[in-house]
Amino acid sequence: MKRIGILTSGGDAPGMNAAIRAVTKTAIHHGLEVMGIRYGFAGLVAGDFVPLTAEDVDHTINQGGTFLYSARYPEFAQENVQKKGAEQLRKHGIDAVIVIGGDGSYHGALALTRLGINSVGLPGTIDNDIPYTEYTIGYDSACRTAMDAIDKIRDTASSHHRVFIVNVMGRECGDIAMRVGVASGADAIVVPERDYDIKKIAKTLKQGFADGKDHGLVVLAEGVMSADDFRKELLKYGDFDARANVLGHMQRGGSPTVADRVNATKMGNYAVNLLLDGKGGLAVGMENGKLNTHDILDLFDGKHEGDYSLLDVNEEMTKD
Ligand SMILES: Nc1ncnc2c1ncn2[C@@H]1O[C@H](COP(=O)(O)OP(=O)(O)OP(=O)(O)O)[C@@H](O)[C@H]1O
Ligand SMILES: O=P(O)(O)OC[C@H]1O[C@](O)(CO)[C@@H](O)[C@@H]1O
Ligand SMILES: [Mg+2]
Repeated sequence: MKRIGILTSGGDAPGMNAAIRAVTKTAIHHGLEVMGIRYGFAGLVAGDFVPLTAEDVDHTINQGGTFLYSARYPEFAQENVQKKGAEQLRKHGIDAVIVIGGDGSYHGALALTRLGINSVGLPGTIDNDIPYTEYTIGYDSACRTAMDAIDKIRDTASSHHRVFIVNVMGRECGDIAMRVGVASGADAIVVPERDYDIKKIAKTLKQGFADGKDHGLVVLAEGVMSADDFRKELLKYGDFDARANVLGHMQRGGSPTVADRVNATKMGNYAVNLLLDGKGGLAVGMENGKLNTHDILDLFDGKHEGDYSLLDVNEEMTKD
């Protein structure tokens, strides 16, 4: 193996640059050349490649987004398009690829491995929705950003004695909502993986105001319903002055947290070592703080298990 490629794909996530940096520096340390592939699988097929030096990745560890850019390119699910991608890699003398992205991007990494280009996936998504890993690159920063935003929302909620329903990202996964909900002292956390009782939530909020609390806060995962629909439902069970707020893409931006920088660095370094060992078709994850690998194929049948104890903790702190 002489030259490896690296790409970022799907939604961007803070810490992706730290992972690219670690891959680049580790590979160069081992005498490999690194080719950055811009715009995910779209750039792969188009041959949008840029050589990366150690100097190119200086001053990137603290930057949000991905300097290799990202793309959603559904065409890469087609076998003939995947073959074009593999041909581009061969043409440029690239023997192996590291794909930083979410579950969708892993399909692309597996397809390349099957076409003879060993590929390793790094979990790069704010959603924390990947099976067999407790952590994905960007999740910690997104939680931090959402928590900071909610702290501000709480100020205005308190001034006006309002209830805010704050919708956070995560697709079908409630991990951002659970962690941010606990960190923000939410009265209720609503996620797609668990049933919820809106009457009970309304009762909790009413009780809060009756006890002298000056605001109410519901953290709602986007996979459940829109914040505005939730607000309308809630108003059926209480006469609240309620506002719906969608945090949206701000959760994907900003400088990565310490955890995201460090974990992305460890994962990038690990991925290069896997390729050096001749391995491919693997996804890097983390379990009890330790890095692990699983066959990408196994991930497709697997289910991400969030830390649902957070919901129980929050529930146990509300008055019945
Ligand atoms: N079945 C598939 N086969 C090959 N490539 C795929 C497949 N599914 C997705 N991809 C590639 O991966 C890209 C990213 O997938 P997707 O949009 O699902 O995001 P993701 O990687 O899951 O990240 P996130 O969910 O954080 O945005 C797609 O645009 C496509 O290029
Ligand atoms: O980038 P887009 O297409 O707006 O996608 C938004 C989605 O991507 C994510 O930010 C990351 O998967 C989700 O949380 C969100 O639902
Ligand atoms: Mg995904």
